[in-house]
Amino acid sequence: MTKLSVNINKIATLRNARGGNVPDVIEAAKKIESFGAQGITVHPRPDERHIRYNDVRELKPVIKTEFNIEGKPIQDFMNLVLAVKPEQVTLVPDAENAITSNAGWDTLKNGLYLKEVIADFKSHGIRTSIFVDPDKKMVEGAAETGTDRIELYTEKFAVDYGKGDKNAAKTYAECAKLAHELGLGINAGHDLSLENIAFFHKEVPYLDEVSIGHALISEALYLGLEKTIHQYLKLLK
Ligand SMILES: CC(=O)[C@@H](O)[C@H](O)COP(=O)(O)O
Ligand SMILES: NCC(=O)COP(=O)(O)O
Repeated sequence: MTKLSVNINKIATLRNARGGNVPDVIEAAKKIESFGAQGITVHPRPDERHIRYNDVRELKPVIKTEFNIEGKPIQDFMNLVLAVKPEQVTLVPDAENAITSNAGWDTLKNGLYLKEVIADFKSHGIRTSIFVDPDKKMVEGAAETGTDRIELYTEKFAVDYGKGDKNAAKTYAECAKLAHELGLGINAGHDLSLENIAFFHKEVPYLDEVSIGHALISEALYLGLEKTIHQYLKLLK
């Protein structure tokens, strides 16, 4: 079974549009868990335009499943994660001024840096994951850092699948097999949706977890959160 971790950044983005506390991200996280999701993901960015650092602190005592914090390991982010101690931290090389995550790490160029950061998180008992493009060299570089897992960046898959490419998941499946051989756990995320998740799940082996936000919260506008989450859970069995 592949676990579903729901990224609640979009709920915070909606709240931030008005400056009050509607919708309430804490209540949303509780509901999402009660509907069966096996994890909550947040991605605090330095400008806090989506989820805020304080949301992350307030979510910790509320979350009963797995808490996954994603982000670029700048000092403020490191301090936050080490104070909150989630089950998992996912390192993402957020580019300046990008609307959302737009690339995985170059694990060869940044290998030594990632190794140090990962050792720090692991020494505090936090499972680590590194966001990577579906590139075998990047998977090999990730394994060298000592990380527990990788997260495969699935935007390219989503685009190719949307164009009808039957081989859209091929490189992802190859990278997952290699990662498994190298002893790494495998997560995946970005632009996964009710439309493409069944195909990805069928084609890519050893998938431990997917984190899904943008499409899932959008689909919930039509279907409701409970029904949307149940549909994902069915497709991830
Ligand atoms: C790491 C990743 O793939 C992102 O999808 C991200 O976590 C989404 O964050 P935003 O909702 O802030 O774009
Ligand atoms: N790690 C990916 C994630 O958390 C959600 O990405 P998206 O579904 O919002 O594109």
